[in-house]
Amino acid sequence: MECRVLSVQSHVVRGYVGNKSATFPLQVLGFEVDSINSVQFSNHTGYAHWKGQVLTADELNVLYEGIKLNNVNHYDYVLTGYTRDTSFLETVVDIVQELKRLNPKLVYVCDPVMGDQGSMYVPENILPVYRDKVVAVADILTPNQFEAEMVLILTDGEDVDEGSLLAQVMDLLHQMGPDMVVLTSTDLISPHGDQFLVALGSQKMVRADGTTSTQKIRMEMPKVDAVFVGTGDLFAAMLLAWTHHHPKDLKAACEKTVSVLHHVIKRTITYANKMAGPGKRPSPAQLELRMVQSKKDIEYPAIVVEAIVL
Ligand SMILES: Nc1ncnc2c1ncn2[C@@H]1O[C@H](COP(=O)(O)OP(=O)(O)O)[C@@H](O)[C@H]1O
Ligand SMILES: Cc1ncc(COP(=O)(O)O)c(CN)c1O
Repeated sequence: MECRVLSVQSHVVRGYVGNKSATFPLQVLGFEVDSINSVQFSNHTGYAHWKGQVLTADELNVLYEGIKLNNVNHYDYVLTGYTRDTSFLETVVDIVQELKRLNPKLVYVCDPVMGDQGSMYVPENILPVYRDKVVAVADILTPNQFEAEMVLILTDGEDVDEGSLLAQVMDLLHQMGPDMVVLTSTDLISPHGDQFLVALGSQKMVRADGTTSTQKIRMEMPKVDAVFVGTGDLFAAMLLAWTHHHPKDLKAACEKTVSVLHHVIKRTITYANKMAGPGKRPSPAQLELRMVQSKKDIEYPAIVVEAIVL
């Protein structure tokens, strides 16, 4: 049976973020991907220059209307990422709600892309829309630590840099709606040292007697000393794919997701360093993700990152 994803994310002419980062790996893994480009930019916003257009809420409605008129508005998943416009995001919520009415089993995977390391890279007025409207309809949420703190109106990382507190953060996010929460990157220090990046995951489970519990995991990946863009988008797409195959096994889904990320990042940094030359830091263009080259690469990642059940 085909599995169809509606992916509402950015498009870039050059490079790999948003839909350019999510679509191909999902297709390789057998998913049908219908993409709506929330923006069309020359390149991601980490370059010295970027130009392009932003899709308005009205334009989004027109595209959805066309899909609907042809009665092909039936989706198994919705995946959303980079959005700059509040009314656009509100329209996304309306569309998700309508699609959920048509398919009550639809899973909405939301990457609330807002910023990182204490600063926003989209307009600040998008935050209340995520907090008050989007999170409630999301089934899977993939914020980084900064985005999770913003949604919960926590002021800064100082109060929550312990694992147990971040576990509470994930529980608070569960209470707002999503059954699965993955903090894709945190400020936690790994027991293996500061050369590792720590991510956390939590999944709500319903016991046989109807009561709920959560399973929580920690993932540690070797940290590469470079800034990658599009990795959050690839993460959310791969989490969608691997939770589809392991719906009740957070550990397995996250291990496969993170292994793909690690694999792509290793290939990217190797290439970027070669392009930059000895002793030079690679430019944003050189650090564009090296996308998977064969199906085997992402189905059976050579590197397996193991998650720890907490
Ligand atoms: N510098 C890095 N070194 C190693 N892995 C990284 C690095 N940056 C990102 N990643 C990988 O990408 C994933 C997504 O992280 P990140 O890009 O921080 O998400 P977001 O874009 O949502 O902030 C991480 O879980 C990790 O697997
Ligand atoms: C156009 C665009 N799309 C998406 C992203 C998100 O990238 P990431 O996956 O690293 O969060 C960015 C980052 N600024 C961007 O500029």
